[in-house]
Amino acid sequence: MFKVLVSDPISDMGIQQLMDAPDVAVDKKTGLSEDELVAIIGEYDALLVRSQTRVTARIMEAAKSLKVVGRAGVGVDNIDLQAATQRGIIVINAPDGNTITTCEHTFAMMMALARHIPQAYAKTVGGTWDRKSFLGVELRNKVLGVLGMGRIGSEVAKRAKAFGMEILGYDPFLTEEKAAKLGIKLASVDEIVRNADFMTVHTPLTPETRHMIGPDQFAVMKKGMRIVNCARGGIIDEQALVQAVNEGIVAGAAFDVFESEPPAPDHPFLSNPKIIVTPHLGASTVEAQENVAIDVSEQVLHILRNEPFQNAVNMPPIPANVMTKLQPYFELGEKLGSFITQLLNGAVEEINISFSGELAEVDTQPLTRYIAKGIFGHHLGADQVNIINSLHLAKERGVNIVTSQSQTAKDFTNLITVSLRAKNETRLVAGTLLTGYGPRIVQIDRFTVDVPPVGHLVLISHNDKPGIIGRIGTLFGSKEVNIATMQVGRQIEGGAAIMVLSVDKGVPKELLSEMLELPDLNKAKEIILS
Ligand SMILES: NC(=O)C1=CN([C@@H]2O[C@H](COP(=O)(O)OP(=O)(O)OC[C@H]3O[C@@H](n4cnc5c(N)ncnc54)[C@H](O)[C@@H]3O)[C@@H](O)[C@H]2O)C=CC1
Ligand SMILES: O=C(O)CCC(=O)C(=O)O
Repeated sequence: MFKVLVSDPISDMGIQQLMDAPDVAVDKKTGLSEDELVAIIGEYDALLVRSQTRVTARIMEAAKSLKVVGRAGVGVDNIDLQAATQRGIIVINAPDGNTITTCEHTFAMMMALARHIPQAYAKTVGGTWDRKSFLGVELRNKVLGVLGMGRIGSEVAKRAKAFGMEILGYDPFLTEEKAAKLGIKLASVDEIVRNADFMTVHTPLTPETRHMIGPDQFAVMKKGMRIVNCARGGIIDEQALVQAVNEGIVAGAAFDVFESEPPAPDHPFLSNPKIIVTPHLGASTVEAQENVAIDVSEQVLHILRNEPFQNAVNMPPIPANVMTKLQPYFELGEKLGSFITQLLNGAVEEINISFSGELAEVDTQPLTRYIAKGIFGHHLGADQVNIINSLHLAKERGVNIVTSQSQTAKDFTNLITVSLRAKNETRLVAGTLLTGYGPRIVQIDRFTVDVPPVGHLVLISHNDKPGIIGRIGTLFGSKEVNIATMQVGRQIEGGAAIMVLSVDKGVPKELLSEMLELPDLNKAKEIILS
């Protein structure tokens, strides 16, 4: 008999199939502390949670029989995925079941903002008949900026069209063709910030999306914008938003999610009359809660019964024979994917991967999954992409992956070459595993280099002229950014060249902009590899 613990309020209808299963016993115990969970988790084979239970490494450690953690929803930020993977515990989510509900909540928030509904309600029930203070605006003919055109963002865009809005969308995987199909306009974050009347964010919270709307964006924002966040707290810088509201740049904001939940009683959103809030209710409808509970229960049953399953968000075990041959290349593959996706300008349309030398002798499919994980994980969030779902995510986004194998690997015993094609450019990176030295990037576009793929790198395109290295060194020194290593690659003397610096910490934005003012320096880009 499998034992399943449900530790958050999850729809009874949704988990009915688990309760009816003859080989499963379900216990519902909500509101447990970490200590209480640690004390009992050892007897369970599966744990079902929503977003309240924090499934920590300590809980996983005590979970000697646990095979699966099921998240009835999308975000798995309350689950320590690394600890789960280390212990071979599969984590699954239910990514589709609450899409429409969250999209509808976004609309409810947008309309409540446009017509001051919460404020007007509070005054009316307080006994004041005030019709003057609440002059609203129509949605019709307004520009809506959507940051993150995944499941929820796309549904919001569809509905906004029905309201007669013009939609500007941005997503690293949105091409002009896909945008045209959706009847929206592809735009940059900057264009959205400068032109939208309403803006809504639907991205995961990743190092790249954290504070993607912050002081720099508020400084150039169209005056009177209204902003909605029903995705994750922290995508919009909360302090900067409050300032922008107080300065009249932002006419109103509606937040369902917060950097820390629940927000502290003195959180500035809670006392600002132009900011309306809900307590993370995006997914809270009868239908969505049933959908996600049904989806997650179904997959949990499959896993317990050793049947094929879907929606795993962490790493599955890999057969031992495949592991032995390919495992040393996994890190290199993922890093190459992350590196090249950060280099590419525009939405990726095709991925070409070639495995050469001794890699031509094995089935490299698992390695392809790691490369795709690096490519998609950078934008979709490392916690959302794994080697089970990385190829599926590529397919879902219409990105073709072409792989090839070749016995010869130039001067190396093994070589992985990854190139990404976007509308206006194709970028390439190649890497090898050097015995005794570890992974190395050995080619970037047409230049030969020798760079360990780790930490903070700065890639600079410049003209091969005397003095440039000194000028860059001086500039980094003046900003107290230490250059650990420097690699220069060129094809001919005096021609185009690249420089790859590895630095000890993140590069301030102003340093990148100042660098671009140096003579003979054409482009500079920071690339972060964990
Ligand atoms: N408030 C709530 O109760 C709920 C919140 N959510 C949250 O909503 C968010 C979106 O969920 P889904 O649409 O289901 O996810 P999704 O994975 O389908 O879409 C997210 C999109 O964000 C894009 N993205 C990543 N980095 C970006 C960047 N820098 N700029 C622009 N776009 C970027 C990705 O390419 C992807 O297409 C997630 O954070 C999820 O956790 C989801 C359900 C309920
Ligand atoms: O379970 C909930 O209500 C939270 C939903 C959510 O934020 C998600 O699915 O990402």
